[in-house]
Amino acid sequence: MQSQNFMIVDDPLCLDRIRNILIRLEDTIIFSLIERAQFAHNPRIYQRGAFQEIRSLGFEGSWMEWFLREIESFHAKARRYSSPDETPFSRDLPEPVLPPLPFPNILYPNNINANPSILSFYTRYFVPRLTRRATLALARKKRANGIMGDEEFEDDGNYGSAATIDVEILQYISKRVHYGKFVSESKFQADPAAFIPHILNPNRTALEALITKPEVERKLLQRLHRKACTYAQDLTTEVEILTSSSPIDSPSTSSLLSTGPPLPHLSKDRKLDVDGVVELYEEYIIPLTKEVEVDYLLRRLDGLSKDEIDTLAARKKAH
Ligand SMILES: C=C(O[C@@H]1C=C(C(=O)O)C=C[C@H]1O)C(=O)O
Repeated sequence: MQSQNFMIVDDPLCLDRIRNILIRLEDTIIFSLIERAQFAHNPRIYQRGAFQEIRSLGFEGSWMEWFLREIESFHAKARRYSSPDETPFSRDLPEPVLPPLPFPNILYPNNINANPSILSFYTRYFVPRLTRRATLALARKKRANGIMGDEEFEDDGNYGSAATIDVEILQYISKRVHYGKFVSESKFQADPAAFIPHILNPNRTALEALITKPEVERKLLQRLHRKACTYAQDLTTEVEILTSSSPIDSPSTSSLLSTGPPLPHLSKDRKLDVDGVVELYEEYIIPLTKEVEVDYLLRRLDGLSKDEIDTLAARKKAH
């Protein structure tokens, strides 16, 4: 869980620092998706009311929502959600057992929470795609044992492992999307005059154009594809006897083989739907992050007097 240490960081709104947090979250999210992709879809754990065992505890949601609630409840007691970069999915969480840390006031007060969308998108659209390989492998195994039809595709019984990883992924995607608030505050403070007219006369299109950086997005998607391809490779340590037809046949490699440690053999089999990871960012995470950025900006002047707004508007654009 990549975070800024808001207690010691000198400039929490440094845009390069924020972007580096987002880049490190790419790795965290990809590795967590790889873990989830090892299990079948297990659709039952997303069906509300499907487990009598938790209904009898008075919880009406799904198995996975129960995990989410229980984990967030514990984290709330540990004051996780007093941190400005944490946004819970659950409502009415318990109070922290410790007093809140004296975090600096970095963000403008807001109640922006995109988590209902993240939860719905992840469970309804993304999990079935992410787990497609494991689900089909399970179905093949069940057919080999004479199980046909719906039962082929039901589940592999790893309800606890799947839900635990689901909660981690949801929290990482939530952190990533809500970092849009820090990005927006950073951009606003760098040039308030650019944003103020489109906040006073609300204009989502103009605000989105101001916060959108196409080159940053393009490089992100290229980097993400490279990472997903690399991390998803099933690297094995067996070193096959390299022949002249070897795909890594090069003098430098051959010399390394003769003296260095065994080279990993890059198998063709990948543990992750690489295109699915890129689509997750391009079609969902990035657009939702920008929606959060615009939502934050639209509230940025709430409660300020005309004089305060005029003072902001007069502030010279930061270099
Ligand atoms: C996060 C930023 O704002 C926007 C959103 C981005 C994203 O979600 O990856 C990337 C660039 C911008 O279009 C940024 O400028 O770094």
